[in-house]
Amino acid sequence: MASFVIEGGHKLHGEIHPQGAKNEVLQILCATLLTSEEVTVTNIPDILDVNNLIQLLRDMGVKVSKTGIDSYTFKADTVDLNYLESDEFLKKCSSLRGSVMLVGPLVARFGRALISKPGGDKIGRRRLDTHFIGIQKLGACFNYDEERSVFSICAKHLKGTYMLLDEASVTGTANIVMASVLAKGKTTIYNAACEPYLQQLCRMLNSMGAKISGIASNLLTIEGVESLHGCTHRVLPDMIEVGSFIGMAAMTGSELTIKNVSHENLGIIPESFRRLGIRVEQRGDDLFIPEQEHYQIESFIDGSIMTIADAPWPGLTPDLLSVVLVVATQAKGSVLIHQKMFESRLFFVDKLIDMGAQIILCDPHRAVVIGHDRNFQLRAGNMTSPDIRAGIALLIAAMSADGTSRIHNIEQIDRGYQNIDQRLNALGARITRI
Ligand SMILES: CC(=O)N[C@H]1[C@@H](OP(=O)(O)OP(=O)(O)OC[C@H]2O[C@@H](n3ccc(=O)[nH]c3=O)[C@H](O)[C@@H]2O)O[C@H](CO)[C@@H](O)[C@@H]1O
Ligand SMILES: C=C(OP(=O)(O)O)C(=O)O
Repeated sequence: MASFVIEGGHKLHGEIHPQGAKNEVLQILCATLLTSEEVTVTNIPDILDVNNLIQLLRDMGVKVSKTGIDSYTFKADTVDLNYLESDEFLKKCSSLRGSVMLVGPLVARFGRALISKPGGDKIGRRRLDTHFIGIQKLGACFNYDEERSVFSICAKHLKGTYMLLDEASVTGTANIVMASVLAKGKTTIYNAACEPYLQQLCRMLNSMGAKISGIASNLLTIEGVESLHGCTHRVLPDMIEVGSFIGMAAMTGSELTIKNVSHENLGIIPESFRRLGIRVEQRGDDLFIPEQEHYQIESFIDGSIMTIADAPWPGLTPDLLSVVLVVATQAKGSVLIHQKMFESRLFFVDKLIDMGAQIILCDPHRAVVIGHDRNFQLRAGNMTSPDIRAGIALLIAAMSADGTSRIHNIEQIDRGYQNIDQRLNALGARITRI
């Protein structure tokens, strides 16, 4: 387990470029299985989760070439379906949430898929019902081997149908879309998730010859086609990284320009930070965060205490609530952070409380933060990163703290943030990897 040693209290200054979006690229990589032709993908981040999924595709027989610093080609003309049975494949899937999206393309193209219970962050129950009910509705049969924690799915033919999803699951919608593009006839998915990740997936599939309409809405219609061809796809900037940098700039009192953010795809993210009183200026497609000694949390129009809550897109993504929470610890005023979508994503606040933050954890979903308005600097801490976004929130806290902190288990941060120590050190941070 690697660690970061962070000397707190240094301001950042300069420009930072967000990496490609982790959660988009995981979908895009799985979609390369839908054609035997070559697919080129650019702006792929060099992060653990993505590299692990690329390796998994290689192990399955996909021909993968790295053609540039962030670009790859994939050719899935031969796929070793027997490899899916191996303990090695199942073990690798179980440590990677994104691997669950191999099911849709495998069933659509080869009529068969095997997958172990996928990994990812331990942030509460993460059920897969939406995925499997959807794929079953398309005509696949489905078995769960409880002893091995393995799902097996098979289908001679998939047939389009109407379905109303029980929840707008991001990876669930991606899986069902990828299964239905090659199904016979028309599939209609209502209550579909519509994050930019999914919009990008649908655009990519259309450029491969799929017929998907309703992109960016929660009602997708997919006319099945016989086969798909190759394409070139560019991944969007990572909106969660953009939000993390906004929070980091505010909390450390730094002036920062976040370059080429694809503003139109950030949704409500900039506005959510503005509600904490943080100035976020749009300059072309960049975001400029001026140095701010103080930022004051807004109240609602009726004067009641601000609540910031997550919701499926176009609501605020749950992946940024940990960052919003940590930034609020130095704001002026109070805010209720309501994590509605996950059950165990707020427990990391204990570590912030140890550092001197004023937080009341009301229950597993709600925390009230009473900001210090910089009258008290957080104390350095010694902590372990429980999940990717708590990890970045703790890093932000440590960068603003008085003294030297340690964060262990930084593999959780590396899962989703490319060379984060080097990129932040180039802006003035003091982070050492040990
Ligand atoms: C690899 C990947 O892309 N992971 C993302 C994906 O995970 P993933 O696709 O696994 O998450 P889901 O969208 O399926 O569900 C996330 C959580 O929200 C709950 N839920 C979901 C939809 C809904 O309408 N109501 C509701 O309460 C679910 O029960 C679950 O607890 O989407 C999550 C939600 O944005 C993000 O946190 C993850 O970073
Ligand atoms: C929860 C996340 O990732 P995963 O779904 O891969 O666990 C995340 O990116 O914040």
